[in-house]
Amino acid sequence: MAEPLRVVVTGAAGQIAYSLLYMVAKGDVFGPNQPLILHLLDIPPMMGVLEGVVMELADCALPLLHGVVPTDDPAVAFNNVSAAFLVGAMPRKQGMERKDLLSANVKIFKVQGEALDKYAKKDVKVLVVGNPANTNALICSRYAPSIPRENFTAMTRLDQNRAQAQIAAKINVPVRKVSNLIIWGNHSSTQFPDASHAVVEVNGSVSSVPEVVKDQAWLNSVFVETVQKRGAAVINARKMSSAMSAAKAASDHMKDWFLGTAPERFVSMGVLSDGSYGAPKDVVFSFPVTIKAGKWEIVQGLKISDFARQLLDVTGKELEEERQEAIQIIEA
Ligand SMILES: NC(=O)C1=CN([C@@H]2O[C@H](COP(=O)(O)OP(=O)(O)OC[C@H]3O[C@@H](n4cnc5c(N)ncnc54)[C@H](O)[C@@H]3O)[C@@H](O)[C@H]2O)C=CC1
Ligand SMILES: O=C([O-])CC(=O)C(=O)O
Repeated sequence: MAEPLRVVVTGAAGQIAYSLLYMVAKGDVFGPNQPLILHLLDIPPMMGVLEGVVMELADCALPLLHGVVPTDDPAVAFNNVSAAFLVGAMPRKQGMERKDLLSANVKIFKVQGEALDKYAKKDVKVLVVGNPANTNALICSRYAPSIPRENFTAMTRLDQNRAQAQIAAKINVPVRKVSNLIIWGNHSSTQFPDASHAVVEVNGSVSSVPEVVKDQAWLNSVFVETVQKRGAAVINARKMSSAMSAAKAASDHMKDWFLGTAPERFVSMGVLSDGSYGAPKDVVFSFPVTIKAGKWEIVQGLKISDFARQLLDVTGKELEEERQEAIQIIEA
């Protein structure tokens, strides 16, 4: 059997981690033959709760779980890790936008960037979940100069999964039949969920989603807005933000990053922008990517309509504004 892989989950005593830890520890992410040592980071007041999580992980009797390291010390949490789920951060409440969390959360990602730089493996793959995820990932990478910047990503997979579920429901097919939905830009209400390159398998043959949906007005309005506002709809209903679905999306993101995407399929990830599709450079922008041997690559050459161009520009501008605000907060 392989050597155990060290994986850190921050915010380990919180809501998302409560679902995520089980998914990771039972092999959903790194595969059924990869033993794991889980490093669990939270803040000092949460150590009692974290102890309960550690007890439950033990009580799951999971064969792949070779060790658990609960801690409030980033030096211990990030030591020698190959994968990092950065979940720990304040969630938004009803009526807030995700960017309202910048002042509360961005400093966490400076500190954790520095700790990753010092203690993690140099090829660590980092997924930022804590909001505002794109800008937190950008800041984290800036404070970890010894780790390649492409190793820092932000989660828009929950938005992709939401988009996939909306399309599957609209055309009444199982969700697994729908793929290649794209989330462009920021994990915020300016994101652009784009179904124009998506495909659906019907009776063994693959068709374009817009051709099957046959309702461009719906795709440009109700569909886009439903996905953009889904996080807020869950908060309104649950009085707490999405957790089970966020954990599933984090698992999907890291699994594809480690194990690769299927042929002809792409997924969306917030990655450091190289300016593809006219997006601003040096922000973490969600693009469609394919992944092979642990390396993501932005899918090139997709046609961008005038409608899409407008929405891409809006979300890119928001990311530039968030970057500026984040730098001001950190330097204050
Ligand atoms: N990117 C995405 O799609 C999504 C992102 N989120 C975000 O994920 C974050 C976590 O959400 P929940 O688990 O629901 O929140 P939660 O409040 O249940 O848990 C957060 C945990 O992080 C811990 N924490 C705070 N500061 C920390 C630090 N410096 N180091 C380590 N741990 C720290 C807290 O003590 C708490 O246990 C929020 O920012 C939320 O907005 C939530 C859903 C989807
Ligand atoms: O909406 C929120 O604040 C939590 C989140 O990121 C999501 O559910 O997509």
